[in-house]
Amino acid sequence: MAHPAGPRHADILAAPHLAERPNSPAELSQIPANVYPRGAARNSDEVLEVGGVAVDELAQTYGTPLFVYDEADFRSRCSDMQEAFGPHGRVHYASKAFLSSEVARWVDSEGLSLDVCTGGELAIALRAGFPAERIAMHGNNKSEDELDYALESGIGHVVLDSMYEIERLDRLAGARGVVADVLIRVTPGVEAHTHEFISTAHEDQKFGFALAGGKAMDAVRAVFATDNLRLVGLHSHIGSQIFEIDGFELAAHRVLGLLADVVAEFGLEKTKQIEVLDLGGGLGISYIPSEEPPLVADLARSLVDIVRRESERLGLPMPAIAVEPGRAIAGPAGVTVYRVGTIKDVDLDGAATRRYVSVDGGMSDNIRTVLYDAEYDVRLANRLSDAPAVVCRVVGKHCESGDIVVRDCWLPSDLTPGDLLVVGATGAYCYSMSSRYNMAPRAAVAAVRDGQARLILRRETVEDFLSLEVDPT
Ligand SMILES: Cc1ncc(COP(=O)(O)O)c(C=O)c1O
Ligand SMILES: N[C@@H](CCCC[NH3+])C(=O)O
Repeated sequence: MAHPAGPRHADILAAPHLAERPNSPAELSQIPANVYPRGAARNSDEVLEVGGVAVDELAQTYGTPLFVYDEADFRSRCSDMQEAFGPHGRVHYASKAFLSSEVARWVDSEGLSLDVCTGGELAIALRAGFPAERIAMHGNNKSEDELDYALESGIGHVVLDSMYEIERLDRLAGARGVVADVLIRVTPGVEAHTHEFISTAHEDQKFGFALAGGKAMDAVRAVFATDNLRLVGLHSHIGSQIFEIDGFELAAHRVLGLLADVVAEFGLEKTKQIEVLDLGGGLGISYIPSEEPPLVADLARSLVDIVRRESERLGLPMPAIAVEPGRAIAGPAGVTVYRVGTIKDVDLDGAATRRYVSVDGGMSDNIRTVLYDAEYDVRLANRLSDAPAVVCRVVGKHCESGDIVVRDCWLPSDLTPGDLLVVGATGAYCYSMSSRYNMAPRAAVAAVRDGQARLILRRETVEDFLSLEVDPT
């Protein structure tokens, strides 16, 4: 069925984030370098290639929806981060953004450390042979089993998040006859300018010990009073998808302020065991071409300067600076390939029309649009089109009207069922937050590099679902 660009399509919707109408089909088919993996481009057949592999081949081999990770891109973001922080830096990849054994091996071979926040993430990391001593465990409600698994595995440190946990980990470490290295997660009261659900350092939330009111200092006293915990660092994480460096700077100043209080109460010698300041993750990425996050190098320079200056002032050796990027490493390295299934023009009030393009995934592989009002860039990937652009909404196949992948976008008016759409920057928090809603099997994940593709997570199957069923006895 033909879907011409009827005049009513044009500019119908004053969608707040809809970019200007592309000037030409050529502009509409561009692959914005700041959103897609490094080196993603159209090949001589006009098909989008990632890591040297054409997405139509990938869709043919592995099916859709499909996550595709560009290994070289992922690795280069690891090494850029490491290089930016230099000898003072300890870069932990936040595995919640996306984890599989293969990804853990990339992180390991790039020399980064790894953050996990559940026993499940730890199990994948260990399965991959990730060195336990370079793993840190987070979480506001780690179970006793998870804490004990961390101790049994000999991970580097645990980031403590509550008074209960101080007591629990001390007891569990004592029972194993070990002393566990710990960091205290501090809530520095910095309002990160990001979505409320992903902002984590204002006081009214579940993570960490607030600096305000002395809770963080109470936690320091409590850890110092244990027999089986060794306080080796302070931690703060102010939120995610942050574009302004000043939030990180303010948090660093406040955490260093706590360090000064520790010196005042416990003296210089005792405080010297606090050898790492972990300033968390949170650096933003470009989901759409108009977004430009700060440079990692600028963030690193600024944080290193603050920490150096303040620690000198306190008479302490320069602590290591840990950071925990997840999105900034995995996000731009991944894209999602969908196949268009149906296209429908829906008349709206005011005589406007909205074109709904339904793809074969949706909120089960990308909940971020619905959850955070996240924006994405989407391109027709299997061919070039010289048709004019129309405003579209890319939606999934789930039984939910909010099942939206890209709320407002421009796509060629000759889009047709069977076409492939690629959504950029889906490498972080899409697969890892995926669900089986409507018993949709989780998508497959492929890695591409130097023109070669391989599966790193197979597609879920109905047999996987059935294997969980318990028959009546
Ligand atoms: C403690 C902690 N560290 C690191 C991260 C990773 O954040 P991002 O992916 O925004 O870098 C998160 C998630 O926000 C987190 O909660
Ligand atoms: N899951 C979130 C961010 C929270 C990260 C973990 N604290 C996202 O998709 O943006």
